[in-house]
Amino acid sequence: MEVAGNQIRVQSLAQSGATKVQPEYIQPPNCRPSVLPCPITGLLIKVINHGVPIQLLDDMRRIGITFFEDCPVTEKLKYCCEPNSFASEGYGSRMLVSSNDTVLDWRDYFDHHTLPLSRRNPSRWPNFPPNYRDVVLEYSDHMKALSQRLLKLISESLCLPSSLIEEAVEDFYQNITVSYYPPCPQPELTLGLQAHSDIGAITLLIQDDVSGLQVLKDGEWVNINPLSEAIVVILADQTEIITNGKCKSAVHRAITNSNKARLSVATFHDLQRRGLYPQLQSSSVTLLLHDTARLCMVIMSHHGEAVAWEGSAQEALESFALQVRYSPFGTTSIRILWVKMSGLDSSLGKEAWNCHKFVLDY
Ligand SMILES: O=C(O)CCC(=O)C(=O)O
Ligand SMILES: [Fe+2]
Repeated sequence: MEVAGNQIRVQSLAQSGATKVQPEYIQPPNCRPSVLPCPITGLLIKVINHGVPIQLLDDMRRIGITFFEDCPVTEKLKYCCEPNSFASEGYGSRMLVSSNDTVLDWRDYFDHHTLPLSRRNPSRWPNFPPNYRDVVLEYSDHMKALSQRLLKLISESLCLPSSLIEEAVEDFYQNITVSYYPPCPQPELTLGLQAHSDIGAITLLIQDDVSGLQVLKDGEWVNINPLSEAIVVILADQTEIITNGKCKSAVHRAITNSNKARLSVATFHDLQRRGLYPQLQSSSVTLLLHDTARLCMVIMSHHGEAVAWEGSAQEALESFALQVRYSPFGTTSIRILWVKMSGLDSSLGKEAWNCHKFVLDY
């Protein structure tokens, strides 16, 4: 069995022949695939005339599947990500699962840090198959160019200067995550990836020919069926913030099936992170927001305490609860969350809040 530290890879569980999933993969009843969700609508678009060579999309899928399915276990484990560090690069299974979550995703992944160049170190990526690293490098460049074009179009469609979002985002942080969802003996009890919105500005996703991605639209989980030449555009939390809520981030998830493994490649473009954040530098944040009138500021440590805020303590704590529910934060030290409040009713969750979240740093 593939064991990394004390972590087990989902692929090994799937291959063990078990007819039932282990209890830690069983979702609570209200999160299982058949349950109707609460209504929130975010933005997810499929683009086909994107200008990225179809051959490159195919190559990216091919190297991903080859790594997961044909690379010897011992080789794969050489690229293990740090089990206790949030979003560390490499081969792992628990990216969206925070340390106090008890339910695990039915997914293995390989996460690559691709931009800015200072984070990029291809020697930490697989070289099986032999063109793996070259394909990731070329893919990274194309995804960056496409995300810049899309952010310009989004700005223009909101009657804003075309460079507004891009400038707000500054230099992209780009991560490419190849997700591998092995067949699951009990797909009705599990999720490949729990419901979430992405934390960055824009995510570009391709998938193989197996369905599994779902987006929340008008209160229903809608399947985003695979189309080999299409790139799925998922607007993420930072774009929601920068556009002051005009573009909502899309809540999405991945379900599993019992027959066929599924592969997707998500390229995340996030706001620049500046390492640890010793002091408040609120001016740089305020610039990104059109309407700062009713902002509440919260600083949180990775253990979840609200360290400081403007606005009431109740608001600060409530906004933290929101963050835990919807964003995949892990273990690095401090993050700063800005929340614009109106009509606060914590019992109803995000949909009742008109609430924008923004992670400046962590
Ligand atoms: O596999 C998918 O279709 C979804 C992946 C995803 O949402 C993510 O990695 O954030
Ligand atoms: Fe996602």
